Amino acid sequence: MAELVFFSGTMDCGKSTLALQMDHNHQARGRSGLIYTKLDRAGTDVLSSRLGLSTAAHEVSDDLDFWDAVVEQATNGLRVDYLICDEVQFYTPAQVEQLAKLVDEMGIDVFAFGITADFRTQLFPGSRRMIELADQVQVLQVQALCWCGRRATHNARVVGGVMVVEGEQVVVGDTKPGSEALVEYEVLCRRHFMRRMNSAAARNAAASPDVLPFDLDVCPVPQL
Ligand SMILES: Nc1ncnc2c1ncn2[C@@H]1O[C@H](COP(=O)(O)OP(=O)(O)O)[C@@H](O)[C@H]1O
Ligand SMILES: Cc1cn([C@H]2C[C@H](O)[C@@H](COP(=O)(O)O)O2)c(=O)[nH]c1=O
Repeated sequence: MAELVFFSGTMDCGKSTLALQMDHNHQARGRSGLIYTKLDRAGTDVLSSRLGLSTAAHEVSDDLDFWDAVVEQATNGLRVDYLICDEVQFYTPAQVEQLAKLVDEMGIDVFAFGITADFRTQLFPGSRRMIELADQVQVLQVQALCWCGRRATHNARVVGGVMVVEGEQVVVGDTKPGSEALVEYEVLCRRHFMRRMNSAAARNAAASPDVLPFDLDVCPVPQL
């Protein structure tokens, strides 16, 4: 039975890597799939993983209709057994509905990958619809970690070293510390997200004479 599965997790937890692995495993067993992504950090028409692997992919634009796209492939004689859909948080809710329809009406497996919430902890519209419609929502087993060592559950946006909670929902960026980009991201545990304490803020606080000692027990100095 075909399924709509949403693999979710924070940034940098291995979603794109898993997407590539799933495509590889299904292909290896003779299944035929289509790969989609949107706004991958590596550019257009590519699905990339921080592990260094990447593959060609169809870029999803807001006006793409997945149903029409798959029908067109089938009309051209291409068998479609499954779809790999990365960065699904950026898809429109209507596109997520089209994916569900492909599962139900055409028996095509859809494996979708994405973050659920933005830097303000608000669900992306595409992810919300995925959670509402998916047969399964799987949280990735590989855990990204907060600087304190706890499991990271939130994606913080950092501008000039400072965590921000206002701005455009969509700004493509990476979690690599010290990059030249104006906007970067850092995954944090909820406690440190709520305190707006990213690793740079924690380092500054640890160096400040104003910080009470018990705070340092809860927030060890980040070793980054
Ligand atoms: N140099 C490395 N050695 C081993 N694993 C790495 C390395 N760089 C990145 N990774 C792994 O890749 C993961 C990020 O993979 P990626 O698929 O790009 O994440 P996502 O799509 O969820 O943002 C990291 O959590 C880490 O497990
Ligand atoms: C939190 C957050 C993230 N983004 C962007 C940043 C990246 O380009 C992608 C996530 O990619 P990953 O493969 O999961 O690392 O989403 C954004 O636009 N807005 C946000 O709030």
